[in-house]
Amino acid sequence: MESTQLQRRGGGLVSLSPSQTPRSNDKSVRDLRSADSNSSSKHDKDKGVNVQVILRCRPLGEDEARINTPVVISCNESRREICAVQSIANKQIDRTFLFDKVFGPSSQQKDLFDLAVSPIVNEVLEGYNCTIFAYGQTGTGKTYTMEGGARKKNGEFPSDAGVIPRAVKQIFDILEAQNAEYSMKVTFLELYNEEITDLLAPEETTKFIDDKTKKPIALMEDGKGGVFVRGLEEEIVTTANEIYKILEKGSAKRRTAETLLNKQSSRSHSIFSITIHIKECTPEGEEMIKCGKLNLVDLAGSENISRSGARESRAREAGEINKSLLTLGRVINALVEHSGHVPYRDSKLTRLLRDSLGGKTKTCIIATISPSIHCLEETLSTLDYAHRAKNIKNKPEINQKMMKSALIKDLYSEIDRLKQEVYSAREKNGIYIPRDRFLQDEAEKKAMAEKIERMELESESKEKQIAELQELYNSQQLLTADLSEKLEKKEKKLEETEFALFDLEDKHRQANATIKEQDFFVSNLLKSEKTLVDRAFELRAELENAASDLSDLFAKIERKNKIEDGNKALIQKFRSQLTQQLDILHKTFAASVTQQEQQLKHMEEDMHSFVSTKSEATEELRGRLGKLKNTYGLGVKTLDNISSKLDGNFMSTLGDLNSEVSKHSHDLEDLLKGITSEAEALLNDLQSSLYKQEEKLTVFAQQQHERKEEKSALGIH
Ligand SMILES: Nc1ncnc2c1ncn2[C@@H]1O[C@H](COP(=O)(O)OP(=O)(O)OP(=O)(O)O)[C@@H](O)[C@H]1O
Repeated sequence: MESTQLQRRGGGLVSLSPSQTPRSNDKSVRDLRSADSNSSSKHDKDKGVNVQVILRCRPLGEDEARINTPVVISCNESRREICAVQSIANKQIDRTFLFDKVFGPSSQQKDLFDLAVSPIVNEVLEGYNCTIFAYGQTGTGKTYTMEGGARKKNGEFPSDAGVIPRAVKQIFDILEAQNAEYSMKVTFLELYNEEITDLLAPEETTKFIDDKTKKPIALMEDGKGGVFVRGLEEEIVTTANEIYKILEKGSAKRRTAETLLNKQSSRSHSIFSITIHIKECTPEGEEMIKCGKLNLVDLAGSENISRSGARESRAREAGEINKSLLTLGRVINALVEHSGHVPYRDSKLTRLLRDSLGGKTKTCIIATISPSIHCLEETLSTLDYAHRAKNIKNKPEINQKMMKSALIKDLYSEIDRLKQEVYSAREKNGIYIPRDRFLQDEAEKKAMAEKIERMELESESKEKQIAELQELYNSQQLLTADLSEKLEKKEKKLEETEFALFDLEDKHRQANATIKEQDFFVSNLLKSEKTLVDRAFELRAELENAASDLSDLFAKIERKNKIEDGNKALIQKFRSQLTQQLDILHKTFAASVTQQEQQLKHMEEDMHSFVSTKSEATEELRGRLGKLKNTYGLGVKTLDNISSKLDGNFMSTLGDLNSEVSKHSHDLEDLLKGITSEAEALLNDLQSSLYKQEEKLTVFAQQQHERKEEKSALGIH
């Protein structure tokens, strides 16, 4: 079924053929190119865009977790790193790989889709062709990532839905939100043993899969450098649910074939493609058709590259699977190493996906790995493989938009051609040959056409070479003529030069003699020059010494001047300080002189008052002594009277006498005591005033001494 229909939402139908996916080198399409050719696509085309490589590590399975399988992989999603670490005995593995995105064991299907796939789906809707590969060892989650878990019974969207159903949903959501007119078709094929199986073909064809009359599925060159799968069923889809059903149908067919034909799904590749045509209107009102394609590829288990072929019975099968995966590896290597020849044609897988590897398609590889220690070898090989693929550069280009009118015209001519074919088939007026023969002829014709094309190219390049050589020959001829003319001229010139040479030889001899003479002079001159130079060196050294001495002297003078300046300032300062000090001293001295004078005056006054006090005291003492004398004379007189009376009354008188004597002696005693105490008080007064005078004198002497010291400190004599 080669033609499909463009679904107009609520509108008309336009038929499309899969081989009509527009290409930039298609002349008929080139004429229809719209003016708004995307500038960013031009930029991408010039620079090239690296294939995006995403790494996903699945969690340990239930069985693995139960037996505590050691984990050797650690994922750092933020740093986009994967580390493989293991040490057994003395073998240590510690490798780190960096990818465009990393999804660890706990990552969800939604995370992977939103972060890595959703932008790619948007680009498909912008008109790019995009391809997403799932690559990895069997059981690492390729199918889980691409298809995901089964749909729930009531048609709900499950949380473990994979990339394909999510991409489909996003496409429909966006188109419906834009209320766009679009057509969408899907294909689903399986590649096993280099044989293509259409997973969407009606039951009858697959039921008799070994039947020779079955519809042939073949890869055909489209004559424009691309390939298409002839006879591949293309299903038109209008809702996301239809795609889910198609997916389920395809997967079920894959499983049935697996049991019927003893296939191993892990050894087959599957390609699910969605092609979208969207109608757009230019500002001028012209209707344009935008086309984008999304290929979702679930590759065979990568371990088959190394392990298949082990069993004799499966040799061919393994060989063929190896062929596709090995060729994929070789294509990647050739692209990374920029080798001239890229072996796309060596396998069907690489032929089908040629545009996704180094072509105009945007490509993303999701490499899946297991964290288990038992898979480490395969994991490392997957990591190496994926890491290498990061260096592939594609040159993505937006598919050229087609004018709807031109497209309809093309499709009408296609319908006419098909009508004629049907008519001739019905009338049986055409040429009929067996199908195998026809296919063989076709293949031969194609090979011949390719060969002719190659030869034409070669002959074209040869003709170019011949023309270049002819041009070269002509130019050489001209050059030769020019050179022989020049040679003649040179020969004449040579003769003249020979004569001149004889002359020159004579002159040369004379010159030699002169040179010898000159040499002698020169050697003498050199000697004297040497002596002069030596002397000059000595003088220079001396001069240098003198100069350094001079600079030392200048430095010293400068230092001295500085010190003198400092000293002058110091003297000046000292002088002013001295004058100040002298002023203070004069004032202090004058103050002390007046103070001393006052003190002397006080002392004089004190002495005068002391002397007058003493003379008063002396006077008083004298008075008292007179009184005493009188008292004593009275006493003596009384005693005389008493002695005269004694004769008369001796005994009574004696008694009186005794009492009188004791009375007088008491009086005398009291008097003496009073005198003594007065004298003592006088003496004490005298002594205290003497002490005071002595203290004053000591203070005075001390002040005198301090002044003397101050004077001597200031240098005054
Ligand atoms: N990220 C994941 N999270 C949870 N389970 C996963 C994950 N990846 C894989 N699995 C589970 O691991 C098992 C193997 O996965 P799957 O069949 O997708 O591997 P595969 O690489 O496609 O294998 P094959 O090459 O045989 O097709 C499945 O049961 C799947 O549910």
